[in-house]
Amino acid sequence: MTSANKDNTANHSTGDFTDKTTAQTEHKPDISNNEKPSGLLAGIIERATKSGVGRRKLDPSIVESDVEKNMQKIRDNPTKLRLAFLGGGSFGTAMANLAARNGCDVTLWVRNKRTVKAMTKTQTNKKYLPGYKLDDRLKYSHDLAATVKNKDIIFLAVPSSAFRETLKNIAPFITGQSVVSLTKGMEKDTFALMSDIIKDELPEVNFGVMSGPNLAIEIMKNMPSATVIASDSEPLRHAVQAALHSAFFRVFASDDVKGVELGGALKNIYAIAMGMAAAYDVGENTKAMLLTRALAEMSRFGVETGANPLTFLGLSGVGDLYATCSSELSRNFRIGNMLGSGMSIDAAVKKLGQTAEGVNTIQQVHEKATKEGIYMPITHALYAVIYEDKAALGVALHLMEAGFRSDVEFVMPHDHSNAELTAQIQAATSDTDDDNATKGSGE
Ligand SMILES: NC(=O)C1=CN([C@@H]2O[C@H](COP(=O)(O)OP(=O)(O)OC[C@H]3O[C@@H](n4cnc5c(N)ncnc54)[C@H](OP(=O)(O)O)[C@@H]3O)[C@@H](O)[C@H]2O)C=CC1
Ligand SMILES: O=C(CO)COP(=O)(O)O
Repeated sequence: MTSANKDNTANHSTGDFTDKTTAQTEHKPDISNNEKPSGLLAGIIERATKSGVGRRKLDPSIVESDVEKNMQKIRDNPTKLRLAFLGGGSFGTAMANLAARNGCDVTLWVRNKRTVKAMTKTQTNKKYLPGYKLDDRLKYSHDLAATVKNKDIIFLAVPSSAFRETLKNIAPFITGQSVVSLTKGMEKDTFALMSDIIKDELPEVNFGVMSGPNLAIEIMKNMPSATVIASDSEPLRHAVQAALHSAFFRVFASDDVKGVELGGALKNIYAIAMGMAAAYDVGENTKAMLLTRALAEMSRFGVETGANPLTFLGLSGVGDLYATCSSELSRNFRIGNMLGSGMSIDAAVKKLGQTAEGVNTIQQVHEKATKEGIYMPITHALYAVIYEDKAALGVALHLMEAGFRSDVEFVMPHDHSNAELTAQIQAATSDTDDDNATKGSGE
């Protein structure tokens, strides 16, 4: 990271959003002549000043003054935020379009040269967002180096399978830029989240992750939506809020990077389960049970892997879980629906022709949970149906038979001494014809 900043303002000319607020104790802001900020700015300042409470002590007047200066720079140009979005699929395009519409200087990098030409000419993304006109200030490029050089923030919206490779490719051109992941998945075989990969490949970089209920098509339709930017860097959080926040799109902040990222990755598993359940035409009670037990699984997994369980109550947890579990716009939901209609996983993935991160995430989480003994019955059941060719109905019935559990484990922890009683009841009540099903562990 560059250390050219002389004050603790996010420095747009160098792209340095490193948090320097704690190091600048001598700073004496003059806010006497400032007008009281209103609207978007007031919200940003409010969050900035509140975010220090109970953790790191910040001087609200310093934050207020610096955020004001920072926002003024953005409003006044010529130092408006310079942003790169990498990945020309539906989400990279939708987010780049939002930022361009907000007046940021935005370049969208797309790997296919012909697609770049076509997008420049038509100002549409014909393959992934057909029919939606993009902002005419949005620029497109096939040149990765030129796209990321001299930018303030680089947003990555490539599939998780391409995330590490993309970071390796931009590494030689990183000077002071910050990096934000928009990708919702896990790396195959390593179980790395995108923030882990950023730390591996670009250890010096200032980074964040953004996740929330953000179906790209709804965003293109200007349907009100909200998301979460999670980062340890306060200036980066504010810069992302300033870049993307609009009347249609609210950007909330968090410093639980792992929790926000896990919410976005794990919900894809349950969107597949819900798509499958929808194919079986289940009732609303069943959907509610599935959704709520999915949330229990997500937060249990989160706690075991270092996230704050309360984060799963926010937009990146229950918010995104709800959106993707209830909409056919979700590609993961559609994969589940095709599976439920009798299609094989390979055929469903081929037919979709777009990214569905859950297909890989199920395998990663199944493996990790099995290895670490984390109770994830829905994930294991889904794995059994998709990858071990078990009958979905049999698996679902056995899920219903799985032991006596507490509702919210953070309120009343699960009582493991129930195991024996559970086993006896299961033995007495279960159908003996279970050859073709997998039993969810009662514990
Ligand atoms: N769509 C959505 O509503 C949302 C998606 N996300 C997340 O964003 C990420 C991207 O998804 P999304 O935009 O929907 O995906 P899409 O399937 O719409 O598009 C994928 C894009 O990535 C490109 N790509 C694939 N492989 C590579 C590679 N090796 N190097 C560079 N580019 C590559 C594709 O290029 P090509 O066309 O040439 O194959 C295409 O432009 C996912 O993790 C997803 O979970 C997050 C929130 C919402
Ligand atoms: O993450 C998403 C919405 O928040 C998009 O979900 P899908 O990847 O299932 O389409």
